[in-house]
Amino acid sequence: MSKTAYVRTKPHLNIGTMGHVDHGKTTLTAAITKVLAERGASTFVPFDRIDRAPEEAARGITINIAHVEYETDTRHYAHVDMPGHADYVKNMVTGAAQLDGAILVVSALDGIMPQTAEHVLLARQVGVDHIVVALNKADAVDDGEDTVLTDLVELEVRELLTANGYGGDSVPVVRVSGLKALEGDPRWTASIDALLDAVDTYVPMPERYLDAPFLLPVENVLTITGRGTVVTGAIERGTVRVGDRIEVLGAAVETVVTGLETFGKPMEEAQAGDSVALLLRGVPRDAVRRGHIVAAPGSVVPSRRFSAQVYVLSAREGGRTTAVSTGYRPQFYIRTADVVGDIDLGETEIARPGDTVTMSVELGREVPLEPGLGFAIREGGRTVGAGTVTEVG
Ligand SMILES: Nc1nc2c(ncn2[C@@H]2O[C@H](COP(=O)(O)OP(=O)(O)OP(=O)(O)O)[C@@H](O)[C@H]2O)c(=O)[nH]1
Ligand SMILES: [Mg+2]
Repeated sequence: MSKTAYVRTKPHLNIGTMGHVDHGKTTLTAAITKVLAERGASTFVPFDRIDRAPEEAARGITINIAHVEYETDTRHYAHVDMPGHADYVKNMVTGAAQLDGAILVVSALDGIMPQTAEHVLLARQVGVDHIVVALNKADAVDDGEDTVLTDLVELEVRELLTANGYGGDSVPVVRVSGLKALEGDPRWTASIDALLDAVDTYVPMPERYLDAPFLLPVENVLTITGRGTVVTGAIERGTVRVGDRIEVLGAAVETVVTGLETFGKPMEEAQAGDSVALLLRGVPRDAVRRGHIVAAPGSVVPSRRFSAQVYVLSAREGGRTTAVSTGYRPQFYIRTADVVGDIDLGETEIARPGDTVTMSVELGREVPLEPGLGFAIREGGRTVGAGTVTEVG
């Protein structure tokens, strides 16, 4: 193999686009790669490559999140483009769990829509601390009175962010056109530069837990013919090197890492925050699944019971119209795992849409849990709650 090794020259951050269906997330993602490719350090990824991850087309595996990489002058980014449709929110949840910052895409033509609000809420819940707003399609509302409308949309977005604890007054809101930038219109490629500058300066470099034992939630599993089984995902904490022993929780497998790559480039050592593919020795393809955890052997003890604080989404946010009560059995989306769980609301007994409640949960199987871990609760294709683990056991 003569692949060029990954060289870590700049700090690495994970970022992503989120927002309502059709507001232009994928177009903007393509535009960002195009503008940066012209600056020199990145590769242009066209719209149809992002909208359809090759694995998805070729293998029929549901990936639903496309990863691209790019570099600004000061940073290396892995960017996930999150689908807007409500059915795919679970992917946003699991992808967002690893985001250091997000670009909220809001169409200046349409303003805030239900999934805009839902995504902001979920981002808060899974611990995304910094959002930059791309007020997209600004080309289509460019003249005269229409800037008044755009000003109103901006105001509305800032209010939404403030209501969700993001300090909407200080969040950068950049008027862009992904579509016109993709077409090479200089006015709008400049808008993408401005957006990237806002991301570079507003989203701080997060603290990485490099000294903690290695942990990676499995996002996807692939087979490389003749080489073996590969798991992919973003490293939550610690570091990993080729030759390290690891265990796969959920699969009860202990083995050795025999290969390590990021975006197709081999690396010697990967660290917290990196999106990687790990080649595992002697592991059958069907032994490992999305939702399993790869970790340093013996470093985590999975559990089934926990207490949590949970916000029950209102109908306006895409949630339920009726209350939930003890005995309710929805799906819990924890890291990349999707596990059924029984809830016990104790003396509160019922939780109405819009309420924040404490609950005890007993999961259908053990997963690694810890206080502060965010999760989503889903039922029949929609998100009904967003919570944080307060106590394990
Ligand atoms: N006028 C204008 N149209 C745009 C712009 N960006 C995207 N569009 C159009 O809006 C539509 C949706 O764009 P996408 O990029 O697919 O939107 P998305 O948010 O990724 O959509 P989903 O992934 O389905 O949620 C397409 O027809 C785009 O051409 C823009 O800046 N200006
Ligand atoms: Mg899209």
